[in-house]
Amino acid sequence: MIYTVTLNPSIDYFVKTDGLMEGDINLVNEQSIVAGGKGINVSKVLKNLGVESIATGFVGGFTGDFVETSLKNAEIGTRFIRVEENTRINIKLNTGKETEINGISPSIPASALEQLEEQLLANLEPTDFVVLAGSLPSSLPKDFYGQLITSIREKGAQAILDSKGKPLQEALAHQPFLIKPNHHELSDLVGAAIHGPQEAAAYGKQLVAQGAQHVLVSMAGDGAVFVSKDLALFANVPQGILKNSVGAGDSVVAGFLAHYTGHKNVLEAFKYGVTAGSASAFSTGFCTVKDIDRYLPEVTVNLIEGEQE
Ligand SMILES: Nc1ncnc2c1ncn2[C@@H]1O[C@H](COP(=O)(O)OP(=O)(O)OP(=O)(O)O)[C@@H](O)[C@H]1O
Ligand SMILES: O=P(O)(O)OC[C@@]1(O)O[C@H](CO)[C@@H](O)[C@@H]1O
Repeated sequence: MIYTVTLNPSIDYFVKTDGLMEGDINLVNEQSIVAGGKGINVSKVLKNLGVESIATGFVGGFTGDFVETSLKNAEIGTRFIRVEENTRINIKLNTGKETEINGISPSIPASALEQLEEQLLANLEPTDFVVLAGSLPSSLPKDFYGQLITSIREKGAQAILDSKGKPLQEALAHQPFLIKPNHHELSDLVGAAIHGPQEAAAYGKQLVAQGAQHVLVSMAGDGAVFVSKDLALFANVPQGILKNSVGAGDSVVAGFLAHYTGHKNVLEAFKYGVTAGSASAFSTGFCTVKDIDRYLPEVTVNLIEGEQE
């Protein structure tokens, strides 16, 4: 089974306006309200790709009810832990440029943390994958992902982490199976600007040396790099019109995992993941198998270094 853990879910309020006039009334042309948060998005894309998962994390208040209900309506398994305060609301404003205003996370009591760990670990099998994705609510310790990864690995299961900053840095030594920073997040982590795939591969290797088993660096429209101990790969992205990049990174993770769990081939999973990311970026919602199949022939994976695993 695949479990997705979203410690800090959201309602994503997508709005499209002609522009933004500060200090004035702005009218919305298009809007949609969806359950969001990185792990939740991974579950949604997995569902589109015909792969079952169980979404867990913390939800609270009427906004949390919405998140849970909309996943249930989409026939995605849920095992959320309830907290008192409201799940946040994140505004995704499209004025031609994409602007995000992410809300305040609820505080998570220690009892809820324990419940989450107990419930996740109790059912975990060695063949399972756990996707830990998104920010940590501010009341959680920065090494919480690291602790969870160790517990997941003790059960023989694998953890995939998509986060940034300190929570990501702290987690590396706990040997996640895969991390997926974008090039800005990688740059923040290593404290250096990244110009192109060769540099992304070199800095990705530093994260492998620190403990990550595989590192997938997404670079938006400039392609992506995949690094493991003896391997560095580059994939281009297909051509298309960018409609909405929110959740494109989550689609990379879901595409990788959907393919990897079926075929156990990292090169092909990398290619499928990157294509899934672009297919979502070129859609208003998330990619489907049909979308991915359409763009897959445009994506080529080349060796930067090493031999294929
Ligand atoms: N302009 C683009 N053209 C083609 N593909 C794109 C473009 N922008 C994003 N993508 C696809 O989306 C993936 C993720 O994008 P990015 O590197 O920006 O990651 P991210 O910051 O995690 O994404 P997100 O916007 O979801 O937070 C890329 O690997 C690529 O597949
Ligand atoms: O604040 P975080 O947890 O880092 O990111 C949250 C978020 O921006 O990520 C998703 C897109 O990847 C959205 O659904 C959600 O609003």
